[in-house]
Amino acid sequence: MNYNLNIKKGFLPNEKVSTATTLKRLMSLIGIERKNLYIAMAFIFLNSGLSLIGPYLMGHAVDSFVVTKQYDGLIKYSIILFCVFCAALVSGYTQAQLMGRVGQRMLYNLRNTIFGKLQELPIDFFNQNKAGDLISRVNNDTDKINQFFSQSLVQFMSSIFTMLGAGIFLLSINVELGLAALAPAIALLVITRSISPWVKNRNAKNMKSTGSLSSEIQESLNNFKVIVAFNRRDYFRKRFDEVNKENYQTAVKAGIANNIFTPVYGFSSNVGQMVVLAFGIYLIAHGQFSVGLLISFLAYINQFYNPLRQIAALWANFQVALAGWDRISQILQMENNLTVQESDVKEESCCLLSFRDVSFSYIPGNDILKNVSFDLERGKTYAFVGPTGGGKTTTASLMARLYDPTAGQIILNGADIRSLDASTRTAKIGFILQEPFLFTGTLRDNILYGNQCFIGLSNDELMDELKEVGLEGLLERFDGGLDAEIKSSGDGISLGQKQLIAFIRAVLRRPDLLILDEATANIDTVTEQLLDEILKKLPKTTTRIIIAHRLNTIESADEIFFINAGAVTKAGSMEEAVNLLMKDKRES
Ligand SMILES: Nc1ncnc2c1ncn2[C@@H]1O[C@H](COP(=O)(O)OP(=O)(O)OP(=O)(O)O)[C@@H](O)[C@H]1O
Repeated sequence: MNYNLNIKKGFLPNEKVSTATTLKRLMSLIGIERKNLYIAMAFIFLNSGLSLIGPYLMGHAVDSFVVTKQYDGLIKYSIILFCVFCAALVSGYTQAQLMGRVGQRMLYNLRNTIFGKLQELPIDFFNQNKAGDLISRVNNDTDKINQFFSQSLVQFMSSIFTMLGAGIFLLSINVELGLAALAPAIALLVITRSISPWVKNRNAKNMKSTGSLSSEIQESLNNFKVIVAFNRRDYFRKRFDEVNKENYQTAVKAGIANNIFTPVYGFSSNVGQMVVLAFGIYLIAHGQFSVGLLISFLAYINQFYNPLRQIAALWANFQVALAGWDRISQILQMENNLTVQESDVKEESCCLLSFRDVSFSYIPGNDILKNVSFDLERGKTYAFVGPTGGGKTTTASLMARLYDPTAGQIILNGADIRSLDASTRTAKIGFILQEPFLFTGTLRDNILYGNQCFIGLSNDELMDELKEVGLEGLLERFDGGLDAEIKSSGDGISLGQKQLIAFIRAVLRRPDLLILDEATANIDTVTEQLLDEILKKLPKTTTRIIIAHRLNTIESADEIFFINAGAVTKAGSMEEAVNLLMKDKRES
């Protein structure tokens, strides 16, 4: 399945999705903060209304009291105006507080949702997308949306309300003058509509290159030891410089696009004001307009065009947020294709696991396994051997349903593996990967990872459990025993020790099927014998699969399978397996 975010059809960065659709999707994430958003909107509305009353009152005061020299009403109007300003202050503060909270809550929800989605997606998704780019989407792109919601949206909404209100006042004072004042704004609307997709696209390109930059940093930091060992610092510096340069260039282009609104809006505001002033003076000269009304009118023109200038800057922020949201919704719309499916297979069998005509390919048309069939009985030990890249890990991954076969069926415990839910399936399988996964914490934390049923045990009780499966001897390889500190990167402990932790973790759960993929490649022979003893102590029904290149590791196997060129064949004895390997080497 195609999970590549950068080439997935229907999710291209420059794909046209209407602003209304994008906003609708975005609003669905506000969740419980929706109520606060509406309250904040009401305050924004109130605040804009209050700031609109001011000029009207002032114009009225000039015409009623100043022009007619009746100053007694002025004090009353001043008090009313002061109260209006105080109410505007309170509503302004409340709206900012509420919107700040909505923005933060939205960021929190958005990051949780996107991280939750990442947890749901299959391994194929992570094979096809770079971790650095995903991190950038979770961190950087969500923050762009938050910035818009918590900082810009308040100004955006209040600017729109103020503008609309001022527009209504302008038209109601004098229709002709009002229309003349609003004409440049209509031209602006058309311009904005036509250049917005271009602005959004430039921002999307910039975010994509920020993702590439993040991937580059992640890759070089992960491989720093190799970079130093091979003295390839210059090579990585050059690679970084290239991606950094691309990021710089896309940022400059996005900046140019974002800044285009401000001067254009400024220009049309000035034209609007000029038109009103000229036309207004003309009307006064012909006795069709009063000075007080012109003062109110000019104030409303300001109230109309100042927010419009602000919207110019905010509109750019809005396009950045929309571009970020597009990149995030690409992930949110991904579906895990490894769903639990109905199955009519229900059989009693001595086999724990069977492959029936299984084919598999990572890339369509390039089969790694072709029509493979074999059975694994309960309680037996199997060895998978074969040349590098022959398909051993792939076969084991299919057993743990890390991928689904492209054709055929895998039967686990008499049921199609696709019909088992994740917890039932994983409880039956212990998988030790070639590269063990560790996280920051103690040895105990790392052992209990995936063994939830032991979490409530004290260290002594856990030791008893470990003794029961013969694992306690392995703890001696760690200073501090169960409390030994482990770092996520595994720095500070050897590769062999990492493999021991993975071994303890997988064996402690006493799985029905234990898969060891090169799990002892870095372990000394004495410890390896100890591991052999532990494996023998596992319940009689546990089936073991050992994938190994070292032939001594597979000596104890009941049966050996040779995996290469899409086929899985029974090798019978160890001698036969060695012959097959030698033959394969000669042929290649
Ligand atoms: N994620 C992937 N995407 C595309 N091809 C892959 C992927 N993982 C493995 N392959 C390819 O599938 C083939 C089988 O790989 P696999 O890891 O199963 O071999 P293996 O026998 O376990 O090798 P080794 O002994 O080196 O561990 C190889 O040609 C490999 O390049």
